[in-house]
Amino acid sequence: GWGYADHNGPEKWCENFPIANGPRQSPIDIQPSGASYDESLKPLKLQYDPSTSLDILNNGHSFQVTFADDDDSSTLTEGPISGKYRLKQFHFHWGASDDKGSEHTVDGKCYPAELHLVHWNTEYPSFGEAASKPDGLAVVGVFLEIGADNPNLQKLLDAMDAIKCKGTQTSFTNFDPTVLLPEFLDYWTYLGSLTTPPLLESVTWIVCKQSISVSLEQMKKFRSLLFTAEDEEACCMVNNYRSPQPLKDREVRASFK
Ligand SMILES: NS(=O)(=O)c1ccc2o/c(=N\O)[nH]c2c1
Ligand SMILES: [Zn+2]
Repeated sequence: GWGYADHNGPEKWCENFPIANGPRQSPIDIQPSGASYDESLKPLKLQYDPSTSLDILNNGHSFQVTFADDDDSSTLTEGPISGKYRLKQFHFHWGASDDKGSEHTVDGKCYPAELHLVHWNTEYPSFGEAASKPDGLAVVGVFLEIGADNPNLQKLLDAMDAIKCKGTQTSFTNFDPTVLLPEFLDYWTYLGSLTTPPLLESVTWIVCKQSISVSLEQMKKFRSLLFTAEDEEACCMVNNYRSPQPLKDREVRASFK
């Protein structure tokens, strides 16, 4: 299957997923000078119920926290979207060293990691259905920047020993992802895709301008996870990011001046 190694990584994905060269692929390099301020863009409205968090999982590509999405307890509304989107999961992408790891870049600047909060449009019956629609998904991206230890990441990091290998998971309840958001929710938004196979062009991207902090020690904990299962030769889960894709015929809007 696909991965991030030379033999199955982003440069090879087009062989099985030709949409990899499509018109609205993600991530992109965000150039703030090229973004147009849109005063009609509303503030993001994120309303999360911590009782919807279920478990934390190593899926062999990243680690993700999965949420119960059978009602409107945890939703994204307003912002650039119309209607209501339900939180399905959040996960991260990161590098082998602090000079890379994010998927989106800003004027070519890479961050050591990037958080993705994945939501699906309740116009559709499920995440799977929504993922194949042009307005099916909305992902909020948050950059992580090296700085002070972030206590709000600690619960995630403490769970990592239990999900070291691909296919392992453990209960992860009562977690409120709001604590992972930056203080101010200024954002850039554009139409894009999933950044991993199947690379479906169904995502309204909402990338926060303000980053959150992560310490060097906390980054080392991310890098202690494995891409591989218990019975395979260990391979550290690092560099699980796709690089920026051509903007093609798209505009990036800013919610702020
Ligand atoms: N990395 S990303 O674009 O946020 C993302 C979000 C949800 C996803 O579900 C996927 N397969 O079922 N890939 C994927 C990527
Ligand atoms: Zn992602």
